[in-house]
Amino acid sequence: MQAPLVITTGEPAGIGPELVLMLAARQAVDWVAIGDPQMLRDRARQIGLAVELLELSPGDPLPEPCSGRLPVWPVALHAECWPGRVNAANGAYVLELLDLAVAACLDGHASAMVTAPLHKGVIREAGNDHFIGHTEYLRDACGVDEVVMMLATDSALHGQVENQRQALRVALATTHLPLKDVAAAIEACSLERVLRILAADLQRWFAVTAPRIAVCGLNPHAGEDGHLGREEIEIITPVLERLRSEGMELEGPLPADTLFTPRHLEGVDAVLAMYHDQGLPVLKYAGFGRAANITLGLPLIRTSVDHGTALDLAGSGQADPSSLGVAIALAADMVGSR
Ligand SMILES: NC(=O)c1ccc[n+]([C@@H]2O[C@H](COP(=O)([O-])OP(=O)(O)OC[C@H]3O[C@@H](n4cnc5c(N)ncnc54)[C@H](O)[C@@H]3O)[C@@H](O)[C@H]2O)c1
Ligand SMILES: N[C@H](C(=O)O)[C@H](O)COP(=O)(O)O
Repeated sequence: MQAPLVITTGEPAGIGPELVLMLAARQAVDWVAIGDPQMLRDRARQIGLAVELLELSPGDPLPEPCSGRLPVWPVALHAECWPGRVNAANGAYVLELLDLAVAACLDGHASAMVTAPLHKGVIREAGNDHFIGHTEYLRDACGVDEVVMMLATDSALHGQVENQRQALRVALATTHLPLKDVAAAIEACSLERVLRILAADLQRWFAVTAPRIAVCGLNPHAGEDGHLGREEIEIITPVLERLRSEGMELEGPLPADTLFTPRHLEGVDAVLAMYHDQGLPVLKYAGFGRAANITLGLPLIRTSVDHGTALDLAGSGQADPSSLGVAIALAADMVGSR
């Protein structure tokens, strides 16, 4: 019997719980949510969904899927919760959801984990000063040195490339850090590790036999021959040359403003952006709501939504669950190809 996929319901005051409930109301689900059952029942009532919760423990078999029923591994909230109003007292609860999912993936009680959004600031306010995001938390929880955040639009995931502008995979050389710290974080050894993980996981999970990766420069016009910054000359180009000599297909460093145009993206399997807001606005413009976030380089399968906690929509029932659906479908595909 295949272990189920698990979905962490994320920040309880955000839209994560209701997105999970919306999917369970619409379709027969063959996965398990992790979260507080009473909070999920309350949220279902608030948004007018009839969803019955079935409380299970890791290792319990899943019943026959049926729409309107949500299997749940229970984890209790630490404090009361109202949609749209974050409470740092529940920060530890959000991390407990992740810890249970990681343990289950590593001990075989889960086949993969999909994460609904959490609120990074609230986890920090709860006293976890070193918390950065799911990506970095999972890296540390799994004891690996480097992971890579990659977001991909649905059309790039499933090979239905109808429009080159919308079929995109964008990976990041650096993840969640203040813009003022980005340049110092572009280091040869981590850039090399990121490119190796990206190429290996494109082969492993996305059936790309010889990945072609386009690499952005850090500075405007890729540094303008050193007149607008020297990271391209001193760090990025030497790394790319070294990896090319091993046979990797790498382009760049290219000016990021024109890299994301159909001509430059033709035949490119993934773009490596140097920082969060160099790459993700383009990806989200191309496919917000139809994209998923994948953490590459982990010893487990983790996918996530392409959006955050949307506190402005929480409890309204107006949030779009499509990206969660894409993230679940992708995780299931990855489990199938493992
Ligand atoms: N995977 C994750 O855990 C994840 C991803 C991104 C952001 N975040 C966190 O979420 C919090 C809020 O971040 P933000 O405000 O930058 O981004 P956000 O994605 O929460 O919201 C940005 C805008 O998009 C809208 N939106 C988001 N998801 C939507 C959906 N499913 N349907 C319809 N509209 C939607 C929101 O209403 C808002 O107008 C932050 O703490 C951030 O770190 C978490
Ligand atoms: N960078 C992601 C995005 O903008 O969608 C997001 O913040 C999620 O990051 P984690 O999965 O590491 O929490």
